[in-house]
Amino acid sequence: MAAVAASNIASVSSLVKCGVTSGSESKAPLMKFGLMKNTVTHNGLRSLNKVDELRTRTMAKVTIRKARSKTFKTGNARTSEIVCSSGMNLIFVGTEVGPWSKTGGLGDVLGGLPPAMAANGHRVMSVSPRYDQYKDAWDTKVTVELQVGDQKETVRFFHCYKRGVDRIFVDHPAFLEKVWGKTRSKIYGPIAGEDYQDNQLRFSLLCQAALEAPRVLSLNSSKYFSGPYGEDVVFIANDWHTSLLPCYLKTIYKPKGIYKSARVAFCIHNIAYQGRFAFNDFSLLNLPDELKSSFDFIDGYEKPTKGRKINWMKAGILESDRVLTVSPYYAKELVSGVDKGVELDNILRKTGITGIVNGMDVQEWNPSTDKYIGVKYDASTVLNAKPLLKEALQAEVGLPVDRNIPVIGFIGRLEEQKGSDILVAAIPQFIKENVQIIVLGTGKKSMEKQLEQLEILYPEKARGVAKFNVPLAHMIIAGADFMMIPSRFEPCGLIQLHAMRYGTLSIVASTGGLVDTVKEGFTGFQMGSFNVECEAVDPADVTAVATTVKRALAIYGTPVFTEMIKSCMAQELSWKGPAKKWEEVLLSLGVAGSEPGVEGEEIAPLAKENVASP
Ligand SMILES: Nc1ncnc2c1ncn2[C@@H]1O[C@H](COP(=O)(O)OP(=O)(O)O[C@H]2O[C@H](CO)[C@@H](O)[C@H](O)[C@H]2O)[C@@H](O)[C@H]1O
Ligand SMILES: OC[C@H]1O[C@H](O[C@H]2[C@H](O)[C@@H](O)[C@@H](O[C@H]3[C@H](O)[C@@H](O)[C@@H](O)O[C@@H]3CO)O[C@@H]2CO)[C@H](O)[C@@H](O)[C@@H]1O
Repeated sequence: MAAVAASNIASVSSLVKCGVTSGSESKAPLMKFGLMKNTVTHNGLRSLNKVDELRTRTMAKVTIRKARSKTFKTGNARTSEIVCSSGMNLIFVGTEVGPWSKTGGLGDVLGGLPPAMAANGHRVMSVSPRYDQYKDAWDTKVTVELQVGDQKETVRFFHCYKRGVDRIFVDHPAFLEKVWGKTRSKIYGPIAGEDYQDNQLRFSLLCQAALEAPRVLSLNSSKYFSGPYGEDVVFIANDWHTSLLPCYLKTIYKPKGIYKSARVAFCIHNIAYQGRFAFNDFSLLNLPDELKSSFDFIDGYEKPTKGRKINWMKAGILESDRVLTVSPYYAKELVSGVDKGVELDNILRKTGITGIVNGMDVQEWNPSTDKYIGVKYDASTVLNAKPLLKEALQAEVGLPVDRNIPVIGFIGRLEEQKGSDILVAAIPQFIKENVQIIVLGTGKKSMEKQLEQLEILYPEKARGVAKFNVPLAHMIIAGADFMMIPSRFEPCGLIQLHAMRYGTLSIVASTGGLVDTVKEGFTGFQMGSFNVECEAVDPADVTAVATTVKRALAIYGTPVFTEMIKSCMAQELSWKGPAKKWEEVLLSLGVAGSEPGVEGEEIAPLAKENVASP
C-alpha cells in the first residue's frame, strides 16, 4: 500500500486561486432552449467490419451458452426484429473524445471506455461536438431543431463506427466556427484560462443533441444492433459541460412520457471545473423553477466574483441517478472537506459517489507496436530497448546523448493542478545529480515561459517543450527512466498508467488515482500529498520532490530498478477491468431491458485497422 503523508489541506479559496474552479461569468445574453423537433431520419451507413464479425461470433456464443436471446419490439424505440442476446444501450456524452478531440484525460476516457463497454456486448454510442471536419465521420443528414430563445437552432449529426462504438458528432457553428483546425485547448476558450462567452449555450446544445441522438438516429453499424437506440438507455454524462442533460431529461422529456426508464450516471473527471455562472443566467436555461435550488450556489471564492451563482456541476450531481468519479481515493478526497471537494463535498456526501479507477488505451499505448518509437519492445526486451529509446529522445530534444544518464520526464496540462511549478522550483535541489529532465506541456502562459527557461538555465541537463505534441509524449513515456507527477490533486491520472506499461517508473504525489495505482517501492515512488494552496509553491513540497528524486536515482541501474520495471509491465492496465466495474454500476440503475454483457473477447486489438484518423 502506498504511503500517504498527512494532507496539507488548503484554505477554502485555494483551488479558485488556482484559477480553475469557475466557468466564466456569461456576459453575452443566452438564448432560451426548448425541446427539439427532429426532421430527417436515415438508414444504415456502412458495411460490416471485423469488429462486427467478432461481435457476431461473441453474440452467437452467448446465445448458445446462455440461451437467453430476445427479440426487440418494433416501434418507437427499436425498429425491426433485431435479435440480441444481452447488454445495455449506453450513451456517453462529453466535450472531448479522443482521438478526434482532446485537450487531456477527458478525451482519453471518452476514447477508451466506450469501446471497452462495446467489447462486452453492449450497444454503445458517444456524443460529442464536431469541432473539425473529421475525415472519417459522415453526414447522416439527420437534423434536429432546437428552440433557442426566440430562435430555432439546427444541429446536424455526423457519424462513424469505430471499435464497436457509434461515434456521433454534433455539428453546429458554435463548435465548428470556433475550433476550426486544431482543436487542442480551443475547445473551451480562445486561450488557456479564458472561456468562450457562450459556453453555456454551446454545452446546452450538446446536452440537448445528446438527448435526441438515441431517438432520431437509425444506425445500422452492426449486424446485431440496428435502428435507433431507443429510449431504454443509460446516459453517461461527463463533467460539468453535460450537467444539463439530466435536468432536461427530468423536466422536459420524462413529463412527456419520453425516456421513462432512462437513467443518467454523472462522472466527475475534475471537480476543479464546475461551471459557475451568474445567478441570473438560470432564467436563460429554459428549466422550470423547481430546478433552481439544484443550481443555487453561494460561491465562497472571489473569482470572478463572490456570491450567489448557478453551479452546473452541483445540478448535474443532484439530478443524476448515480455519481461516479475516476478513482476510489479521489472519491474519498471529494467528500473529505471543502478543500478537496471544492465546496461540493456536502452535496456529494448526500448523494454518495463511487470511484472506479480509469483504464488506459492499450492499443494507442503499446510499446510493441507504438508508431512513434523507433524500437518496439515488450517485457522481455525492455532492458535492451529503453537505452536506445532514451538516446533517441535525448537527440530529439537536443540534450547530450548518453544512455547512462537517468532521464526524468513530465507531461501535462500546465495548470497548478499538475505541479509543474513545484517541479521547476525543485530542479535546483537535484540537478547536480547525474540526471536529465524533459518537460512537455501546454497551458498557462506563465508556466509555458517557465518551461522555456529550463534550457537557458540548464543547457546540458533540462529541456522544456511548450507544445501539444503526441509523438513526443510517446517518446518521453518510452525513453525516460522516470515520470514525475507532482500533482497538487489528481482525480486519476493517465500518465502513470502509460508510463508503467512502458516500463517507466513513476514518482508521484500521493493524491487521487496516483495513490490507487502506484505502489511505493514496487511500481514507483510516493512523495506524500502536496499543499493544494495553488497561489504559492510550498517549500515542503519542493523538498519532497527533490528528496524523492534522489531516492529514485539511488536505485537506478540496480536489480531493484529492473525488478520494478518488470512489476510495472506485468500489470493489466487496460479498460477491461474498469469496464466490468462500470457495467455493474450501470446495470444497478435498472433501465428496462438491461442485461449484463458477456465476457467478450477484447475487441480493440482486432480492430487495429479501424482506428480513427481525424
Ligand atoms: N503537451 C502534451 N502533448 C501531448 N499529450 C499531452 C500533453 N499534455 C497532456 N497530454 C496527454 O493528455 C492526457 C492527460 O491525462 P491526465 O490523466 O493527466 O488528464 P487530465 O488532467 O487532463 O484529465 C482529468 O481527467 C482524467 C480522465 O478521467 C483524469 O485521469 C485526470 O486525473 C483528470 O485531471 C495524457 O494522454 C497525456 O499524454
Ligand atoms: O481533458 C482535459 C480537461 O478538460 C476539461 O477541463 C476543461 C474545463 O472543463 C473547462 O471549463 C476549461 O477550464 C477553464 C475554466 O473554465 C476557466 O474558468 C479557467 O479557470 O481556466 C480553465 C482552464 O482553461 O478548460 C479545461 C481544460 O483545460 C475537463 O473538465 C477536465 O476534467 C479535463 O482534465
